[in-house]
Amino acid sequence: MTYRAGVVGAAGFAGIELVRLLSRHPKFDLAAATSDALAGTPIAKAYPAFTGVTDLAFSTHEDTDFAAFDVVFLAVPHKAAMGLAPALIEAGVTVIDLSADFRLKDPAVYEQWYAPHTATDLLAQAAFGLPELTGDELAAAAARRAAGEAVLVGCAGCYPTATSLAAAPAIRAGLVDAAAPVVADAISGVTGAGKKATERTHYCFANENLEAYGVGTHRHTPEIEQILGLEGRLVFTPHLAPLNRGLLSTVTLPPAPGVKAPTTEELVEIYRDFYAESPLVSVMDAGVQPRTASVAGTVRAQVGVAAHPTGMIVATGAIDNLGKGAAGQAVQCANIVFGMPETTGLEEIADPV
Ligand SMILES: NC(=O)C1=CN([C@@H]2O[C@H](COP(=O)(O)OP(=O)(O)OC[C@H]3O[C@@H](n4cnc5c(N)ncnc54)[C@H](OP(=O)(O)O)[C@@H]3O)[C@@H](O)[C@H]2O)C=CC1
Ligand SMILES: CC(=O)N[C@@H](CCC(=O)OP(=O)(O)O)C(=O)O
Repeated sequence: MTYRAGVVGAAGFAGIELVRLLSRHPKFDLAAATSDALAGTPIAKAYPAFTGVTDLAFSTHEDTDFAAFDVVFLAVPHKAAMGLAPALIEAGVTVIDLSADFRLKDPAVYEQWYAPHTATDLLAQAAFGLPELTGDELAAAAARRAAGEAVLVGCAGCYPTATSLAAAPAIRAGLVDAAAPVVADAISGVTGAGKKATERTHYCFANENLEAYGVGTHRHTPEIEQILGLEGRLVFTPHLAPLNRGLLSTVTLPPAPGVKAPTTEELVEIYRDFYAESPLVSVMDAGVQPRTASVAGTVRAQVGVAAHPTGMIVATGAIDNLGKGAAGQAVQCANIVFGMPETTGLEEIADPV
């Protein structure tokens, strides 16, 4: 059995990565890909990598009838997704949203960081899509879908994914001070900013440059705090790096008072136990650090952890912002919701050199 799948916003960076993954997925049959700007244009004309792969052309999102679809992936900007999701759910179509619109559980927090939420009923029933950390929510959504309900998944953002995968095992093991700040310094490739170039992401400004941005104000702060239970204690600083794909987050975690400090080897063992059932997350050996190049083009994540001489725990997560940080994670969530092994169609390994 195959499932009819569509992508809205398919000409954007996350959307076209979804097209790439769905084009060779054994169970999702890509039947529509929308781009208002490129409607009528064959995907292979706009993105020559698809020459010989698909004859599908982009359609406008308004003229595409998704009523007979099993699943639609929304790869549109935040605020647009919450306008599109209700009609799809109403039509019985499961929605996997890549935007921030269905991530923050509290609509007041969404309003503080984005805008007033216009689909709070759906927000209340959305599953948070970060399978390694919210497996229960996705399993519940899978059960509801199997019973005939259309379900909604709000996939985690790129910085929150890398940061949370790095920090969660130490926090959930009770190794981190529950009253002190946690510092996350993260670096993203330029595709993280989407297809439309701005002054910050224009080649001439971004190339040969490293720069922090959104210091103390970045909208992923409440999302990471929600996942990790940090309530106002996260010092999150994102940086832009001259990479196409890749995101690295280094998290410095203060030790819990009164708890014997684990060695790096002990931390690695704790992390390996934590991710024992997570085929897409690899915990590096002691002394080995995650590399963005080693996960580029894949849905894999690498996590490293070390005991610092100060007593701090330093944990690092590397992902491809378009892979585990966006489209790949969305397909992973869809696999789970449709009752398939989570790695279905996602077994790619990175270019080794
Ligand atoms: N880039 C990344 O690394 C990550 C992105 N995301 C999220 O994925 C989503 C897409 O991001 P990204 O691909 O980077 O963005 P892009 O700007 O590259 O692409 C967005 C696409 O959505 C289409 N679009 C814009 N507004 C609407 C609308 N109102 N209705 C329908 N389609 C619309 C666009 O135009 P058109 O239809 O004309 O082609 C465009 O092709 C965002 O919510 C982003 O936050 C999440 C994690 C990481
Ligand atoms: C490099 C860069 O600009 N990155 C984007 C985040 C990436 C993204 O699309 O955000 P979501 O994960 O919330 O969807 C930013 O800082 O706003």
